[in-house]
Amino acid sequence: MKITVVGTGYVGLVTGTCFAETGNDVTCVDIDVNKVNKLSNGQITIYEPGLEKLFERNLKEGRLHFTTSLAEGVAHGDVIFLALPTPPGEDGSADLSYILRVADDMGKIITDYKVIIDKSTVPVGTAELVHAAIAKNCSHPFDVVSNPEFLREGVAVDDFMKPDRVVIGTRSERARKVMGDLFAPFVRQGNPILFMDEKSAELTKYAANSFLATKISFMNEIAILCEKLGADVDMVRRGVGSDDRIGKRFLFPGIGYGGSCFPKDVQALVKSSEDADYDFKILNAVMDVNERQKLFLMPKISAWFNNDLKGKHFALWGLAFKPNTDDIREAPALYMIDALVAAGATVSVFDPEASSNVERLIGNKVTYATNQYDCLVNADALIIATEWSVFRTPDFDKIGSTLKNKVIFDGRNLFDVFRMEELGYHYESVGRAATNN
Ligand SMILES: NC(=O)c1ccc[n+]([C@@H]2O[C@H](COP(=O)([O-])OP(=O)(O)OC[C@H]3O[C@@H](n4cnc5c(N)ncnc54)[C@H](O)[C@@H]3O)[C@@H](O)[C@H]2O)c1
Ligand SMILES: O=c1ccn([C@@H]2O[C@H](COP(=O)(O)OP(=O)(O)O[C@H]3O[C@H](CO)[C@@H](O)[C@H](O)[C@H]3O)[C@@H](O)[C@H]2O)c(=O)[nH]1
Repeated sequence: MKITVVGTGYVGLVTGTCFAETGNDVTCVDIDVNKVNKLSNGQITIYEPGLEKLFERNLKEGRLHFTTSLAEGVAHGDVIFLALPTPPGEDGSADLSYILRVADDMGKIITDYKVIIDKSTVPVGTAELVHAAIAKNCSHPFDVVSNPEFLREGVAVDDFMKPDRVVIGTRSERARKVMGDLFAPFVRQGNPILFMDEKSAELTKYAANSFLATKISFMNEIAILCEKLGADVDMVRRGVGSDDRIGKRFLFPGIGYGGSCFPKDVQALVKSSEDADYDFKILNAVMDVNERQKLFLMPKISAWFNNDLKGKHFALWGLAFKPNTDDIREAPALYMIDALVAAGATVSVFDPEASSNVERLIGNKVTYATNQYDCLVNADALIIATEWSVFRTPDFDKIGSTLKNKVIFDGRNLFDVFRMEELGYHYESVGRAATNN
């Protein structure tokens, strides 16, 4: 099939590459000239495990093209995916201007039947708005379909190739047939393609992300209670997650959820609810808990240093909002850095992939180490913000001999508390007792 993807960021590049990998002829359109030049020249623009190999192969075999020309993209694709940003507007609602501007432009250049697919996360009613924006300038037939994307960064290729489900919102029989054929190769494992109306598909995406964010905030509150009551959140998590009705996943407490999706999508659903004259109480609490959770470690750090962090130096491991990505959007580590610096401390950071993105954003507010142990030199304590695998079984002797003090504050519960006790560390984590050292 001839496919066009408009917007070549995390979702667009994965979508385009994976469709090319399954034999389709794909053109990706992006407004960013620099990005398109790099991609056309074989240089991948994001870190996403497994993507580079597929990208290189499909580029070489001529199934993947990049252009800045929307007209070229529209002429190419029988189906056109919109994988454009929907950032939060000032009032928290999703900003649809990127999507509606492209829809408006597309209306002027469509000359034969097209299926236009919203892959961006968009509020209920957006398919109708996109339809109206195209129809304003276009008398040719077309359908607008909602096809929300559920991939996770870090495992995006796998999630795209083997989705738990594909949600397709359309009431057009013609579009339904096209979409069914397009996604058939991806659901061979027996996972369903769920056809529904456009509005239900749009709401499914927000409901899924908000439910997952709720699970996390709930466990973060349980973790606080564990500390207050002397329970261990790891034990509680296992006990709770063993119930099939609850499930084991997304119950890990930590220093809050971040990323480009949960924070903005929960906020956007709250705003949609308000617009519909409904006070979504649970989600307001989910957001409040997450705000507080991002700085969960700060009172512990302050207390350990007698409430005076002036002149203290910290090593911070992990900048990306989660492991296996270079994405730092809404990364809890950035909030930690702000709080530490505001308290008069200095910070040295290390991340396997995300340091250059952080450097572009905050420059010399922190110093950047090139490996995880150099980061520890002269530091009064180590703070862990992201659970990269490389941090899971570190050389504790080396850590102990490099840090000024054997002190670790762990926002992702990477280490066993008893082991840290034995190793002589002062170790504090989330929802578990501190060591006695
Ligand atoms: N990142 C994720 O894991 C993820 C997963 C599921 C859904 N989503 C949703 O998908 C959408 C895209 O997210 P993303 O993370 O890929 O965003 P992104 O910011 O990484 O990429 C968006 C791309 O669109 C390009 N763009 C902007 N205006 C354009 C225009 N007029 N024409 C062509 N290109 C244009 C930008 O240059 C950028 O490359 C959002 O709605 C997001 O909520 C994201
Ligand atoms: O038990 C958990 C699981 C996750 N997180 C945090 O939650 C955030 C989001 O994690 P994850 O969902 O793995 O990453 P994303 O790539 O943001 O993916 C989410 O957002 C995407 C964009 O909408 C959706 O497509 C995915 O289905 C949805 O999982 C991260 O900060 C994690 O550290 C926790 O704190 N505890």
